[in-house]
Amino acid sequence: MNKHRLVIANLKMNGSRKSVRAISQFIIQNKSRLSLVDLIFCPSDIYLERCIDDFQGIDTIQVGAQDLWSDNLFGGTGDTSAEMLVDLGVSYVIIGHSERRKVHQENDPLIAKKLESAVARGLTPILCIGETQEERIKGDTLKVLARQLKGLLNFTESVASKLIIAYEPVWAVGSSKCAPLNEVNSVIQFIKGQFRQSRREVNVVYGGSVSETNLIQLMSLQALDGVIVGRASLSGDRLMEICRLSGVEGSGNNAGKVGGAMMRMSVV
Ligand SMILES: O=C(CO)COP(=O)(O)O
Repeated sequence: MNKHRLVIANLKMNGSRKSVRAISQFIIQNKSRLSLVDLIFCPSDIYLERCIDDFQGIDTIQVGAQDLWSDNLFGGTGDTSAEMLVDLGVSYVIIGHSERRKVHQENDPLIAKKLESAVARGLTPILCIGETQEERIKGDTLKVLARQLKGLLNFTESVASKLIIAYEPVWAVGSSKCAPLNEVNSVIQFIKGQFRQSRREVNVVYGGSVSETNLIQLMSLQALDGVIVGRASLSGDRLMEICRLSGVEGSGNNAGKVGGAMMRMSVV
């Protein structure tokens, strides 16, 4: 049985009205490639409304925001609240991306507030977690991930079952290196294991230099629920090829192959 997968397109601070429209039109023309795949399209906030209108009525495509601001913090100049996103018809929101953690100094307590705000308004959070290269070399990957996940494990079963955890190793984002399969597999098992201890199931996707060329390999991980794509989502053609390959018969059927190659990571 083939597994249903998620493809999350994070366009980041890219595009123009014209180029984002070109991508959305390409997706619509090729929506038949979305078999066994749900696409969550996350453009900059200023293109959200147009994309929601474009994808209206296509149930395999949802629109997500790239961030929100938690309520009642100062006046909120320049920020967008969960209420505003819901008002537009947005269903998903990326929270805690490593670029925001780094550039905007977002820390775990602030990210926890954003998560609460999203969940309280019925948005599905896509929480990004991941280690830096330095932390990876020190063998601290699982310790870092456990810290970033702390607090989430208290979510009720119904909230946790909707939550999407995006494992994005910081060193793989925007680089030319996708994380090795055995590392991705170990991390997915670790994250899912953490939730299972409190009888919660959670969706885990991988992000960091995902492309048409490494997609099939990634999808051979049965436990992987999908991918989050940065640069490759800026071309409608590349994005839809990733979607097509994610739904290809046979992707996701090689679970045992990497099982034996589980890498050793220090567990907290
Ligand atoms: O940050 C990412 C997705 O959120 C990944 O970006 P790239 O696919 O460009 O490495």
